[in-house]
Amino acid sequence: MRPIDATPLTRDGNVLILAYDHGLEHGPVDFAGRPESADPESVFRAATHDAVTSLAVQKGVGEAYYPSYEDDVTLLAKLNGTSNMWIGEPDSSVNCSVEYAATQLEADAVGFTIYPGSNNEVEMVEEFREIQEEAREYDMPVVLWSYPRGQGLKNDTKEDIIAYAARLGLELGADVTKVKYPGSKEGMAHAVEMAGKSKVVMSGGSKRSDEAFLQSVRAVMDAGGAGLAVGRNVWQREQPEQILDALERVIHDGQSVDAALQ
Ligand SMILES: O=P(O)(O)OC[C@H]1O[C@](O)(COP(=O)(O)O)[C@@H](O)[C@@H]1O
Repeated sequence: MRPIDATPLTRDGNVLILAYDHGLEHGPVDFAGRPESADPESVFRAATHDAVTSLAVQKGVGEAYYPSYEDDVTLLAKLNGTSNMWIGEPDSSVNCSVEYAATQLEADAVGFTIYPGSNNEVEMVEEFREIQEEAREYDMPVVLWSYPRGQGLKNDTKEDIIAYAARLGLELGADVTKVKYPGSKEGMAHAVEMAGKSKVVMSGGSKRSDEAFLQSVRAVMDAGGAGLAVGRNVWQREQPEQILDALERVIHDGQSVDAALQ
């Protein structure tokens, strides 16, 4: 049996996933503030930064752009995802198989979203079971986007809910579990504790000031988190490499936000 192991996605145990599945999840509106970001080439180039430990994309973007970056970028194939035009109870269609990710995309790892609390939770978790078991056969780490959402839960980020989301990663067999920031270092520490050996990373969220964004990243690291999975807070900025320099200092070099911003 393959033991839990996120190593291919880490640098000295830390994680910085650059997420770029927004063209599917949110649509072109996310690219409006910085039109170059609609071009996947610009984000693949950003992903060659030493701070980035993998780039998460959907199958089509991987097929079209990864062949030129195979030597410089660790690819995390996001296997499911749904457009913002879907108005039903939270759900996510499976767009790529583990086998296709491994053999055709030549991806290094796979990612999958579940929406615990949705009426569709059972189906999503059963789909996750299949991809998690197949990923083990291919020796690929599995990243779980664990986003409680649905019915009475509206994108909930309360501490106990985020701790539960993190725990699901451990229970279901994720190597890395991605959760929203619960609003405090203590809340994150609780989530990290509940996730056991499953590494916990924070989901970046919508674009914020450098200072506010980096403070939350610092809090995650101080809470024992492994790092970050971030999209908009990197590639919506005019100079993605500058914030990646700062993230390298905070996540990989253990620096303070003040030092990272100098
Ligand atoms: O479901 P939400 O909250 O709209 O956000 C989904 C997006 O957030 C991410 O999980 C992280 O990206 P961001 O850092 O831009 O928030 C993406 O992978 C995904 O496309």
